[in-house]
Amino acid sequence: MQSSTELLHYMSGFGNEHVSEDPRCPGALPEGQNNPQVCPYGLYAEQLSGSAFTCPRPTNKRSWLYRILPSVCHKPFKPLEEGHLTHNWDEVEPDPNQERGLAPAPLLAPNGLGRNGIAVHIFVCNTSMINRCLYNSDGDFLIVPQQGKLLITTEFGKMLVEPNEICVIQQGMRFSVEVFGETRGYILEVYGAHFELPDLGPIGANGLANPRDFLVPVAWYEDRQVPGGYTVISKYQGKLFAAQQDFSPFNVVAWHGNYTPYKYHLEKFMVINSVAFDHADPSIFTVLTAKSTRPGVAVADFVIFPPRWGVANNTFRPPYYHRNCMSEFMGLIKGHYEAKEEGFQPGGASLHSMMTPHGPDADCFEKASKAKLEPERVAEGTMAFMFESSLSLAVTKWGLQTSNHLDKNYYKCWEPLKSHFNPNCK
Ligand SMILES: O=C(O)Cc1cc(O)ccc1O
Ligand SMILES: [Fe+2]
Repeated sequence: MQSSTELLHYMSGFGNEHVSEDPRCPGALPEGQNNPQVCPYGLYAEQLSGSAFTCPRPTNKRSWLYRILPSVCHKPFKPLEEGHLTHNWDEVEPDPNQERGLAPAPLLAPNGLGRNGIAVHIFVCNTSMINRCLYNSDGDFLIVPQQGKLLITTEFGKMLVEPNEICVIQQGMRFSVEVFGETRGYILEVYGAHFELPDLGPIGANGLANPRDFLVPVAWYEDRQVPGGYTVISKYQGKLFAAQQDFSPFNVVAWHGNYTPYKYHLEKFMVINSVAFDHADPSIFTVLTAKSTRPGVAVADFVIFPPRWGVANNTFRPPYYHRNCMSEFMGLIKGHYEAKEEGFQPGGASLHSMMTPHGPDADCFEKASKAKLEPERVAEGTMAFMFESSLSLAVTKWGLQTSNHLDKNYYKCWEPLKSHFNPNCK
């Protein structure tokens, strides 16, 4: 088994066409074609399609994998016990209230499993996957570790993903996770769209998450026999299925293509903020977006609230009070969230559903209304994030059953807000 201290290599760039060969087998990539009659080193060629064959070039995604045995060599899939995983969107009565979970957060918010939807999962684990891998037939996983690092072996190679980094494992990619103690995090699952970098509009050609800071693993293979003992798990139509095979699926000696897993360090985000007056909308903090077919409307945005300077004059600097036609699921990787110093804990979560009013707690409002407006560091040492979706989210039965974790007093953080209205004083 690989130790986490081993130095891993990556290739850089978002959505690039990459080529990679395990250095133990130079020349493993066929030259000038994808399907030679016989592949170098006697490998099998296998295409992994991440888009319809006929998608326009900018959205066309596929990779060619050259592997010791093809993925098709497995026994039939059988249903697997799936614990609290569910895609039943109507298990519990809808509830438009502001919801906040204390760590460990129990909120789980799936949406329909058509080709347009999302789910939010919370994971907690302390045991590595041994001779087991998973692939998601339904959609893509954006994984946000909050505690403990993840050493993720994929068909494309290995990635070490630590808190304050994120990774994306796209539809169909097999992966296995090694952990090093108590480990926790969040997963945004998106069906029907892959993540893209947001358009920058008038910002120009650079900024926010820069393409070169996305890292892609390099080819790594093991030729390991596990007679009857390797379990491949597929998440398919919201359920889990397991198939046995006799060998490790991480047998890809070389690959090329633009459909890969990748990771990104949130500290690399080039932050833009208001430098005159007013609070800019949080879309300025979008790291990745999964677009819907409606222009400007995301199935899901991954948004962060990174450390930055706050310099706006004559401005209430924290988030404004608002009601949003989008659903806002928030998590906290470390530190405090600027709009709520208390109650929102690292590893916790909050859900402000479509049109549910929310904003800074009373304490934050009082402080920020009186604060001397000097340049100051905001969110230093912290990292909060938001999964924002144009789709409605529902909490699952499990989320509700574990509601001893739910903060039943969340609404009270706004109760002390009092009227400052005085018709005689402008
Ligand atoms: O609700 C939140 O805390 C997230 C958020 C932050 C912000 O700066 C503006 C709008 C918004 O929804
Ligand atoms: Fe909000």
